[in-house]
Amino acid sequence: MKYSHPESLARFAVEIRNSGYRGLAVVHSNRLQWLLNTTAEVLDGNCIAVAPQSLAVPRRCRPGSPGGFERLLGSEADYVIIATDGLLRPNLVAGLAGVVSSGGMLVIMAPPLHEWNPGPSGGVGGYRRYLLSSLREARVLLWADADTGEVYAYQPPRGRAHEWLLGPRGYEPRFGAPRRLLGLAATPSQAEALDRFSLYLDAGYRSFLVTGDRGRGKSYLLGLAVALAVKRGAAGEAVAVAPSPASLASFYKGLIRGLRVLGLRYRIRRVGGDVVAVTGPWGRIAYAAPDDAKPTGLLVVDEAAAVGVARLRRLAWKSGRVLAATTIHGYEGSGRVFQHMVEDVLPKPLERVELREPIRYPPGDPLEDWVNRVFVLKPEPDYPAPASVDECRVEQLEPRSLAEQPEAVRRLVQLLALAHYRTEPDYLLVILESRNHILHALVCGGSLAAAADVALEEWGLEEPARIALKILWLQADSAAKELKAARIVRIAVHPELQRRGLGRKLLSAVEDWARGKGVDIVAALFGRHDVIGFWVKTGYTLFYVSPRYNKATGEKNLGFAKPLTPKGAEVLTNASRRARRKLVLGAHSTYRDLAAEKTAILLRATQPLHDAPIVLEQLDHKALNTYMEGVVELEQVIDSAYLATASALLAGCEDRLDDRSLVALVARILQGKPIGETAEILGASVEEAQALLREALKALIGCRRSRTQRRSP
Ligand SMILES: CC(=O)SCCNC(=O)CCNC(=O)[C@H](O)C(C)(C)COP(=O)(O)OP(=O)(O)OC[C@H]1O[C@@H](n2cnc3c(N)ncnc32)[C@H](O)[C@@H]1OP(=O)(O)O
Ligand SMILES: Nc1ncnc2c1ncn2[C@@H]1O[C@H](COP(=O)(O)OP(=O)(O)OP(=O)(O)O)[C@@H](O)[C@H]1O
Repeated sequence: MKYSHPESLARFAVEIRNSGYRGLAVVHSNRLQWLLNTTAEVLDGNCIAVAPQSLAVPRRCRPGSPGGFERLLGSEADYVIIATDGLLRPNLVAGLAGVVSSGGMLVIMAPPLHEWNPGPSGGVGGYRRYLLSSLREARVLLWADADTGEVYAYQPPRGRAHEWLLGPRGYEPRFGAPRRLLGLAATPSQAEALDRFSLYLDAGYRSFLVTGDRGRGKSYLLGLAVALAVKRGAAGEAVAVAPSPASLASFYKGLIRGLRVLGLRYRIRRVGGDVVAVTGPWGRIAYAAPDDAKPTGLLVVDEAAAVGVARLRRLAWKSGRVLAATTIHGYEGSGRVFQHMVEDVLPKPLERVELREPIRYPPGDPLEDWVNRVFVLKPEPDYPAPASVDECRVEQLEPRSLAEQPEAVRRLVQLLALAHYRTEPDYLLVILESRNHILHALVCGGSLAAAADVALEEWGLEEPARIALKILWLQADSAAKELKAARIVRIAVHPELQRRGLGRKLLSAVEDWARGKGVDIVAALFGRHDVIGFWVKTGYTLFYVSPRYNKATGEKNLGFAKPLTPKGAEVLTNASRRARRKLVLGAHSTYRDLAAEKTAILLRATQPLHDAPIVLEQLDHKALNTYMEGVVELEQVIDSAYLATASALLAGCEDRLDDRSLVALVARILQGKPIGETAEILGASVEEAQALLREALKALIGCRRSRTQRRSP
């Protein structure tokens, strides 16, 4: 078969249209402008074309730029054309594929195959290999060269998506949602979710979370739900938070249709064509950007990932009710890790619903399957764990040869996705193209059990490729500039094999490998506080606690490291002392919102200072003695108690205290929490907490006078 442009492409489009499914076409040519113009002419339907500035998008298609494609994600088109003269970012393909509607096609236009590099310039070329070897996995595909007529692959659609009809398909209400509103649902799971929302309103729940992959009708459902809230008098002055008014288009569509069928009066306010508020005698549903949003009676968050966990927590806790949606699998790459974080921060009681069926195209759609596989949009390990972990070995994987085995790449991404709240498709570029990232795999019985993504850092590299060194430098001194570091970007063990020593085994193999490369220090920066214990148990020292919250995770990022050389040890000791100073002296301000239990754990993971910069006067000793003897209460000598605690904890005296005593001192004296709250944290009565504090201070004061030795990191 010979490819003749544009007729062959037009024929393929008709085949796809008749099937009701969606397909992929990849066409190469030296004449991209001609390819773009002729394609736009023959495709029958609406189109979006994303192209670099050097190409003019034909008038027939809605234009978009590779850097601004996110603006197009709420829309829909029969044909989405991506024209590129080189780079084809995974995020771009995965994101725009979701915009193609049923019976439509994603068309990629690129330079001739032999000269096309879809990866970034300066990369090692692994992504090109990976993408090209993955293309044939598309079940509906036309891949050809328009200049030579050569066809690389032709896989027409098989069968037709007959039974696929939009609607609630016989869903019977169980929880009291009005039938006429349920009739607007596009899928049974959307109808059920709406029905459950009715129960939520009646039961007085605080939060309602809608989860689902892209294009499942989450935003539209939020709109229908808010219409129901209006009907029940529960909306008032509601706020809908999203990155832009355009991204709320589907929400407002659902809201307006819902209000209409419920017979409620409304007025629409638009700015630049986008709806920004719907008002009525019942109140108002207004758009707010994430930075401007204020807590309110009913808070609607259209995409939690766009708002971030920290901001979501702040807004949600002060709002009456929260209605939020989060994309589990989509190009946003939020994933299950993020979903659990969102669930954690939303006020309880919480009702959660999942929308399953796609709306823009039928279930089992070949394009969706291909995008999910190739760009690993379902990043949870779906392969069985090795049956035995007796015979394992660690391998370093070279990106170019790794790229030849697409399945291996996907397993690695699935595993490494566990170590991060968000894994975007672009992460493929990091592991397949970076010169300074090396993947380490722990393979047991031929199967992948654990993996680590390790970046080699040197001062000469551009940021962010030397982020650990930069923080060490800021925390310690210029000696950090002389170091070579290995940063564990991500490390993860198959979920079925965790806590069996494999993480430790892999980490120690990475350290050995790093030693061989002349590395001075191995570091890890992360925002997942549930794994602090792993780093402490494997001998890592804390050298950094971010003063700010990570917007996405809502946690303060931490830095842990282990030195491999004396030079590394010296820098780490200095940086870690700095971290201790900040934790102790900033406990009442910057770090006051860290739980006292966590501050206590982190303190134990830092290095003590030789000479604590706090001197107690004779008067302080006298005051403390009267407190120890029970003559006065802590509150009467709080100034001296603060100086004594800070000074002793700077010097590393916490090793004289058990965990509860340390937590008590941190909460009451360093953080300044009231005694009642301190007692609550300890799970003790106020009297018990007071006694514990007195004993703890007694132990510290003795230590402060005698301590001189230093720990080795
Ligand atoms: C830079 C980053 O990537 S941070 C993110 C880390 N990765 C993740 O969160 C992904 C999900 N988690 C995992 O994949 C794994 O649990 C890892 C990588 C954190 C640890 O690997 P595992 O094989 O489970 O740990 P391993 O069994 O080797 O444990 C070593 C020690 O750490 C302790 N430990 C491990 N995980 C934890 C934890 N979450 N909390 C407290 N202690 C822990 C173990 O008890 C053990 O201590 P012990 O030897 O005194 O008994
Ligand atoms: N019940 C419905 N009736 C009519 N159209 C609907 C309905 N539900 C969703 N849609 C349409 O289906 C498309 C996808 O819905 P929506 O935008 O709500 O999905 P989403 O899950 O928020 O995903 P995405 O992030 O991909 O937009 C939109 O064009 C929306 O207008």
